[in-house]
Amino acid sequence: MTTQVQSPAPALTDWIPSKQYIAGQWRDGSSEKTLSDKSPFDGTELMSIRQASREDLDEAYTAAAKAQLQWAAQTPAARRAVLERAAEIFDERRDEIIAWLAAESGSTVIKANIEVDSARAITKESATFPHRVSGRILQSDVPGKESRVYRGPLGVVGVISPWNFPLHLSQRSVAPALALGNAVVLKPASDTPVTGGLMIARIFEEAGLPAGVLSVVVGAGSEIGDAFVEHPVPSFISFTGSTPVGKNLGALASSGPTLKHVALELGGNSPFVVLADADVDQAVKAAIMGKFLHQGQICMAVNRIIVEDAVYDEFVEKFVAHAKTLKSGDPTDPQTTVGPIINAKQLEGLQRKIELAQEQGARLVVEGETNGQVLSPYVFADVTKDMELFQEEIFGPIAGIIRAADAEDALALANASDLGLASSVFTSDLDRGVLFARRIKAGMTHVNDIPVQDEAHVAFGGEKNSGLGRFNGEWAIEEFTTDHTVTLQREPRQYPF
Ligand SMILES: NC(=O)C1=CN([C@@H]2O[C@H](COP(=O)(O)OP(=O)(O)OC[C@H]3O[C@@H](n4cnc5c(N)ncnc54)[C@H](O)[C@@H]3O)[C@@H](O)[C@H]2O)C=CC1
Ligand SMILES: O=C(O)c1ccc(O)c(O)c1
Repeated sequence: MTTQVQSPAPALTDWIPSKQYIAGQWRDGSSEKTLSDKSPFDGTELMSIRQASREDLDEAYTAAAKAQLQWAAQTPAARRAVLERAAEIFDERRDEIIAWLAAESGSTVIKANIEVDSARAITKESATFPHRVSGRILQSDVPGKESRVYRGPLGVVGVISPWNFPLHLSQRSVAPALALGNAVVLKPASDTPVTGGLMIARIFEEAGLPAGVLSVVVGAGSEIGDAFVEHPVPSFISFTGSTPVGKNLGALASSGPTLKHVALELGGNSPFVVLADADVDQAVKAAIMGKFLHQGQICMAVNRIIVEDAVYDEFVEKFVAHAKTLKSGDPTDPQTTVGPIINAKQLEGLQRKIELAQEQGARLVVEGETNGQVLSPYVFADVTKDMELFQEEIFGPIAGIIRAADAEDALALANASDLGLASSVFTSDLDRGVLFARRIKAGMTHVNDIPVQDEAHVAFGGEKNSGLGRFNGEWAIEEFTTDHTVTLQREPRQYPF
């Protein structure tokens, strides 16, 4: 179901307070700093909020530790009911959520609908988790002993999310963690405090989640970031964001005063391989969608289009023709494919990438333009693996097309990155496609489809510097619970001394 953005968009503030959500209370943060939450498309101020301080963060974690005990003790049915109600609220407030995603994150109508569907799906999937957790009873070689392995919640989970799919990338950690009996403190990205956090707080508050089980602290990564990880309460940190920040956070989680588990979902550099026997027309359509959805600001986005020589010229010609038809501009216009870049810093970085690609000799075949925060598509052909456009994550509406001599060369090019999140391969021979896919060093490879894929019951995650751990389904149950082995000695055990 695709929901259009109402015009004018529904009132954006009568549902969500311009406050922190700490220990069940909506209140101002106590930092000196105030965050002005603005639309990336036209700069309209959507909300102004006093940022959270380290003291606010401590209050959130302390309340979470206390509330978690009662929450974990609730029956699975009681926890399932809260998650089911939250999913219903996604349906009831769909228009408002879509409007907020368009206004705050520059999401087009197409992308906002995909995101709401994804966040709702992981909420529904998480509602099944309370009844899916099981332990094990094991026989022992010690006479009279029985060994039991109980699987239960971790305790308090800290979640840090990025600005690109803010609602879903928070919810895919928050919902499983809550469903499995944990409490959560969530820090959204500063560009998306509402869709990345406060909206989720409001949904769970309405769904009946007990006070303190979820807190949302809106604060600068520079002010509370390290403290968020080092605080003694959380036993697990789920981070989604850039590889540099993620690797630093992972180091902090193991070097700080108390050791913590981490789940790191980091950067991507997705290869999109088109083999000589591919359906080129279908491959072009997929490459366009996988490259330009959300202006390319997706960790799974097509980053390197690697085309076997035999079909290279045909692919370039058809890709260029399709790219030129894309509409850039107002994300609330249903016809818009390419909306605004999230902030000036990201836009400047993309403009630098364009300059560097030309300096390094890539052939410009579609020349876009900058209009405010909107960057219309740029396409470069004849990209080589020594170019920055090949080596680095683009995270914008810039496409690079690389020629491969043959299938083996295409595979080598696909694996020529320290990142390994998502990937695609197009071929008319499905068995060949699966064999090729399994030789790509990545967490996920899609045969004859875009690399931007995420189903709530299917493992999601990366290899190499794209992260640690997996999300969704059974993999989320594993991530957000832990084992406690208990043995039972039914008769006195004899010891040698
Ligand atoms: N693998 C995945 O599933 C995803 C990866 N990403 C990656 O994230 C990047 C873009 O998102 P951004 O928000 O710009 O990434 P970022 O790494 O700058 O920020 C991500 C989050 O970390 C917070 N943060 C920043 N410094 C911190 C610190 N010192 N301590 C604690 N938290 C800190 C930010 O406030 C934000 O909430 C891209 O590299 C993209 O590939 C984005 C979405 C999903
Ligand atoms: O990393 C991302 O950008 C991203 C986007 C959408 C998803 O469903 C997801 O799991 C990750």
